[in-house]
Amino acid sequence: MPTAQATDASDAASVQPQAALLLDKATKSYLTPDRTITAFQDISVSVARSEFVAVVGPSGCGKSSLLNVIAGLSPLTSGACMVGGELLQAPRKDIGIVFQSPLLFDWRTTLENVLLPVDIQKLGRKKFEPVARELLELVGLSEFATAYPRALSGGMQQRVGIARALVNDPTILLMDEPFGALDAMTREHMNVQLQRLWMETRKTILFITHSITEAVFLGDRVMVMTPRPGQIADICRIDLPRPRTLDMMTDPEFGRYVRHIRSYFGTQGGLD
Ligand SMILES: Nc1ncnc2c1ncn2[C@@H]1O[C@H](COP(=O)(O)OP(=O)(O)OP(=O)(O)O)[C@@H](O)[C@H]1O
Repeated sequence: MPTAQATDASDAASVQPQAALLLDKATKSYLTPDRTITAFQDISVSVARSEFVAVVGPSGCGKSSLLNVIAGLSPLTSGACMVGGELLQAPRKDIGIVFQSPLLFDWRTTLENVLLPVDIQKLGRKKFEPVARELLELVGLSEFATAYPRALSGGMQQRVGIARALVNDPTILLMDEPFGALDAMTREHMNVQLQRLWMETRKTILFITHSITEAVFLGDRVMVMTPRPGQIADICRIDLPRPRTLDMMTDPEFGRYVRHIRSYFGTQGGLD
């Protein structure tokens, strides 16, 4: 049976002092010339090390805003964000980001695209090239190390983006609808591959998606957000064994989780 538990940050902080990520009454508002838009409000949640948390919510409820805050790209209006026990104040090297579009450079090979953060941070290609090659192996692209992005499919390009986000060994991986632009079959395949990659690397992952099925398939927990200003409607623990298989999606237990989460969005959905 699906179990639902809303997590209070102060409790979570005392229970999990080693939390990889902690949001405490986090609120984000944007000041526009004519009004203030509050994207999300009073979000309190603790994410444990190596945990996979999926986030679902209606369009415009502040999911990307939340991810940008955790990436250190945009400050909170009030509340706090702690990463590895430290107050987040700027972008951190131990946080990797994967966006919906992989944003690869056409003139760089697959290997060179994976090495982009290394070049930007001047970490030294010599040391990191073996790491990049290992990651390409992990995402199943070792044969394409010298290929250019135009020779890769959408799913392959997204895997390059994932390898690039992992190249300097971040502890947290933020993923903003990484498979949203892919066809259904490629997306399912990517879900299986991402689960495998996560089980091998044990990164802490925060994964934003519009797909409830994807969230249930991947998440240890699924955080459900209300319409804007986004608040936590529920945090649902997914007690399904791993590795999860695509066949499990037709299991009654899987369906119960999906229905439970969908119940927050009414008959019209609000999610795709
Ligand atoms: N830079 C900004 N300036 C002003 N308003 C913004 C800005 N960024 C986002 N917003 C507003 O904040 C709200 C939340 O946007 P956000 O992109 O975080 O939602 P989302 O849940 O990721 O949406 P979607 O699922 O459609 O991608 C929206 O109303 C959006 O218009």
